[in-house]
This record gives sequence, C-alpha cells and structure tokens, in this order.
Amino acid sequence: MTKQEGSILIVDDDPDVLSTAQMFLKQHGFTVQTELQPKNIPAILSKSILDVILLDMNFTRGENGGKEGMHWLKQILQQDPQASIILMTAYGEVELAVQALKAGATDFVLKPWENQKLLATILSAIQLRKSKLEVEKLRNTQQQLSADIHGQYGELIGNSPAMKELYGLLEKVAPTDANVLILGENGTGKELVARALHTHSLRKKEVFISVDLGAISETLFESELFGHVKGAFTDAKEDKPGRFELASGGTIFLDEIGNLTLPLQTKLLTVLQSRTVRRVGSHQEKKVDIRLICATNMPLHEMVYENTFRQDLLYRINTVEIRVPALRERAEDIPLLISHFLAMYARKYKKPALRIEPAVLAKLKKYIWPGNIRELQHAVERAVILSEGTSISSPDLFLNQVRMPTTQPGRTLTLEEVERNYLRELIEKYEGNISKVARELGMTRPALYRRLNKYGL
Ligand SMILES: Nc1ncnc2c1ncn2[C@@H]1O[C@H](COP(=O)(O)OP(=O)(O)OP(=O)(O)O)[C@@H](O)[C@H]1O
Repeated sequence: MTKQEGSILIVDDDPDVLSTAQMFLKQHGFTVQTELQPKNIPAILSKSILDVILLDMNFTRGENGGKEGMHWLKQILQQDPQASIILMTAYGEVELAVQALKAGATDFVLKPWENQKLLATILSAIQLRKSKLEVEKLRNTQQQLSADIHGQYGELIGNSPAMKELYGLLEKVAPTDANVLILGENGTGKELVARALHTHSLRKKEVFISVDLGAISETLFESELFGHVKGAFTDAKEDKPGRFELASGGTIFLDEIGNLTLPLQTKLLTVLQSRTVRRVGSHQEKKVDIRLICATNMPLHEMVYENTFRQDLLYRINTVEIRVPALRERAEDIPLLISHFLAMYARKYKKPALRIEPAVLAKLKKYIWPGNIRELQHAVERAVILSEGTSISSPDLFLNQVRMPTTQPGRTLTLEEVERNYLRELIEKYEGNISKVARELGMTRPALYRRLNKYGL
C-alpha cells in the first residue's frame, strides 16, 4: 500500500462513520481529525491546515434536506476559499449533491462508500487544492510584482500637458475592455502605457502577458502564440500552451505589431475574430478571454494604404488609439526624468546624488532625443558611471556618449553604420520631423519608419 500525504477533517454526527473512515484513511498514511459537531469547524479551520474536508449533509436527527451541509459548505469556503470539500450524501440525494457542487464543493461520495472510490476522490481533491493554492500564489506574486513596478501610473513620469492628456485618456480607457492600439516612436514608453492600462483595468488581478512580435520568427509564430501539442513538430517534446492561452482572463500585449508579415497578420486576425485558439497539431479549439493591447512605432494607417498592413486587422485592434508623445514634444519633462533616473542609478551604482548645472540641463532640453526616454535613460546611466564628484558641468558626459562617432581612427565604418549615422544627422537637422527627413531622402514615410526601426532610431 502506498503511503499518502495529506491532512483530512471528517465531520459527521455518526461516531461509527467517523471511526470507520478514520481507520481506513489512517492506514493509507493520511493525518485524520474527526468532529461530531459542525459548529466546531471554524475553530478547527483557524488552527490547522487541512487538505480535504469530508462533510456530512445532515446533522440534526430527522433532517434530510441537506440544508445544514450547504450552510457549513458556504461557511468553510468563506473562511478558506481554496478549501477542498467532499460532501457525504445518502442515496437519493443526488440532486442536492449537484447543488453543492454548484456552490463550490469539490466532489461528493455516496454513503455507504466503497473504500477505493473514497480514496480516489480524496486524492484528486488534494491535487485540486494544491493547484488552487499554486494559482493563488502566482496571482499574489504577479500582483506584488506589478505593485512594485507601478505607482499611480507606475513609472510613467511627466507633468507636461502632453502627458496630462495621456493620463486623462488612460483613466477613461483602462477600465473598459476595449482593444487599444498604442502608437509612438521607439522608447517613448508604449510598454509602460500598456502596463498602466492593465493595472487600472478590471483584469488587474489577472496576468499581463507581453509578446514582442518583432522577436518571434515566422516559423515559431503559431507555436509561440497558439501553443502546440506533443509531437506536432520535431522539437515539440511536450504539450505547451501559447501566449494567448496563458493570457486568458487577463491582458495580452502584442508589441511591434507593425512588423508582422501579411500571412502572419491573417493568422492573427483569425484568432482575434473567433477568440479561439487551436494548438499546432491539435483539432481542439479553445476559447480565450483576453483584453488586447497592441503597440507599434510604424505608421499602420499609411501601411494600410500601401497594402502592407491589413485594414481589417487594423480595425480589429484599434477600437481606441493612444499616441504616446515623443520626448521632444514634452521637453518640459526632461528635468524630471533626468532627476528620476539620476536617483535610480545613483542607488544602483552606489554613487552620491549628482547635481546637474542649469546650463547643462538647458542643453539637454534642447537635444532632440531620437531614441526618446530609452536614450535619455541610458545617457543618464552612463553619466552616473563616468561622473567624478557630485556635480555635472558639461553636457558631453551625456551627449557624447550617445552619439555614434561618424569616423573612428583605424576603422572603416560599415555601410549600415554610415546609413544609421546619416539618418541620425538628418533627424537632428529637421528636429525630428519625419516627413521632412523622408522628403530629403526621397522615401515614403513608412519606408523611412522601417529603416528607423531597423536601426533602433
Ligand atoms: N514616462 C516615463 N517615465 C519614466 N520612464 C519611462 C517613461 N516612458 C518610458 N520610460 C522608460 O523608458 C524605457 C523605454 O520604455 P518602453 O519600453 O515602454 O518604450 P517603448 O515605446 O515600448 O519602446 P519600443 O518601441 O522600443 O518597444 C523603459 O526603461 C521605461 O521604463
């Protein structure tokens, strides 16, 4: 006989039932407590950790409506929502047992029970309790992590009119289940905005799954997003859920949606229309309940016009569009962001708090930051690392570090480096006006955006 682990409470007003069940379950290695009086259940629950509770339906002599059992079932679940409760019912009370299952009981056994059947029921109830506790733990961890990452609007820093407008929009849109498309240049904080939408939504206690579509290869797309079953292809060693399934109940964030090829856009559209996924290699459709947030730095509307992005997909994802402003459009926020990152990196690198001289700050406010906040963040990090003393009196510590040199002694630049530098110079020349840069290069704006995207500009 294999020894089982688990602690069980049996509540029944018949001492014979209690002793028979106790003897049988102890033989199998369980820790067993018995109780004749259901009114003592709350006290027992507050003292001990129980894996399973076997609960009789009727306690008062002559009672057989199961009301007492239902009452105690609800009481227990109120005290411990993850409790696994097996009800003991007499023959003819099946209707009642069904009601109890609906009210949250795990299972029921008919009295007099067959020992092996009782054992099997208890083992699966223990397993179920374990899974429920695991899910609860993961949910708490996720909540804790998001609470650590986010404040009111998380790490979204900025008081400029552009940011205030964004906060107003977030407040309106977050609590709805509307599909949101976030547009904005690289490094403007699109992912932070997506997370803020989630943490202020009705799904905030559920998962937030982020998928970088630009980083998933064409061949792995379906398996990553929709999952696969064992043996579906050579590397499919076991069943694996896709990101859509994992996100079910919560929010899925599809970043870089503008990078999808047309065939992949079609596959994605099918799933978004039906809200069902089929794992690669399976015939079974699974419903997914997700809130969809997408983001891109590509001009999707122009791409629709050029037939490189499907119009029906665009309309499916952009119920609400949120445009995240570029940093140069909210230069007022630059000092605030710099002091935020200065404090963050001073802590990280154990450096004294650094002060920036006003003339340097003025220069940094004028710089156009083509890489937006990500570029600013990296610039501050480098400045903190390289600084000596407690004050920064030259902008070089920030800016010289972030600009690629156009030439390097002893090394010829690659064609890609030349192109990247040239693009950067033009962006600066036209102060970030992409239309003007595109005109000078004789390119369409989408083509230019693709190029900028390639170089992370
Ligand atoms: N408003 C903000 N306040 C503080 N930090 C910010 C803000 N916006 C962005 N950041 C920081 O800038 C960095 C880039 O942000 P994020 O990844 O959200 O940008 P993105 O627009 O999604 O970029 P990409 O288009 O390259 O994916 C992150 O480290 C983020 O924490």
